[in-house]
Parts: sequence; C-alpha cells; structure tokens
Amino acid sequence: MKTLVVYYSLEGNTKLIADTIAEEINCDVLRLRPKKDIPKKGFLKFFLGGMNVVFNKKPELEPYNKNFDKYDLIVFGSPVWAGSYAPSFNTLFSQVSLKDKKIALFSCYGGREGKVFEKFSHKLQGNEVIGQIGFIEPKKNNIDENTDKAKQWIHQLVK
Ligand SMILES: Cc1cc2nc3c(=O)[nH]c(=O)nc-3n(C[C@H](O)[C@H](O)[C@H](O)COP(=O)(O)O)c2cc1C
Repeated sequence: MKTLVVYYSLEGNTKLIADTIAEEINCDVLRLRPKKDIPKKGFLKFFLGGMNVVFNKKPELEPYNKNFDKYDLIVFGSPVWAGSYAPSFNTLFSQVSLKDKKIALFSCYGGREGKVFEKFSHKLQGNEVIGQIGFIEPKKNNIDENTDKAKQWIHQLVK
C-alpha cells in the first residue's frame, strides 16, 4: 500500500510520531509548514493558536510538491488545538480534495483530545477512515512507549 504521512507540528510531538511511522514502513512524509507560524512559547502561543482554530484560519503554507493521487493510504497527524486539528489542515483541505482513499488519523495532545477525529473525518468524507489513535505529548511522556505504540499501530493498518 503506497502510503503518505502528512503532519503539522509546532513543538515536535507530532513530528516524532510522524517520523517514527514513516521510518517504520519506509513511506513518504509531508510536513505542513506555515509561512508564518505562531510563537512556540508564552501566552500568544495559546491565544493565537486558539483564535486561528475558532476562526477557521487558513495559514499560507510553504509550497509542497506531493501528488496525493499516487497514494492509497494517507496518514494525517496533528496536535490537538482547541479540540480540533491545527489550522494548517484548513489550508490543505482547501487545496487538495481526496476521494476513495484509505485514511488513518493520529493526534498528539495534552490531556483533552476533543473532537479532532470527528473533525478530520467530517472533512474527509468520501474516504475510508481505517484507524485513529492518540498520543499524550509523546516527546515528554515515555518516548519509547509511544513510538512502539505508533509502530504497532501502523503495522496493523498496512499489513
Ligand atoms: C494553540 C494550542 C491549543 C491547544 N489545545 C489543546 C487542547 O484543546 N487539548 C489538549 O489536550 N491539548 C492542547 N494543546 C496541547 C498540544 O495538543 C500538545 O502539546 C501536543 O502534543 C503538541 O504537539 P506538537 O509538539 O506536535 O506541536 C494545545 C496546544 C496549543 C499550542
């Protein structure tokens, strides 16, 4: 199954899981990078990040050159922001329309997963969601346990 991992990460947790999955099954990976991201620290991080979710902002992304048509399975990974996915996915979903793909979803979060999977699934109607899994700040909380969990998960899906 030709697989692409697409993720956004501000502080590296989602990157850790995305890279683990991509290395484990040797697949392509696309990091969504806003041209101007929110600060990584302080009040503004939560304030601007939260506002961008609430107002469905579509931050301009650095150019990406992946042809999504080529892939059978697309794995989306996002930190949970204000109970949803990071706004970079608003931009992606306004630019790329997916149909009849297998989809797997993972999130990284601090303690409240919110509706991230429902929101992704809603945006990805017309595709088949074959798996979803959450990780509680894997960079801070037992990296090995979390990366093992990610490896097991992806193997189940691509077997
Ligand atoms: C703007 C913003 C909003 C957040 N909202 C939530 C939330 O609703 N629930 C939660 O559990 N964690 C929330 N978090 C914490 C992140 O989801 C968590 O730290 C995640 O692991 C970060 O992933 P990253 O390192 O890939 O950026 C939020 C973080 C930010 C920056």
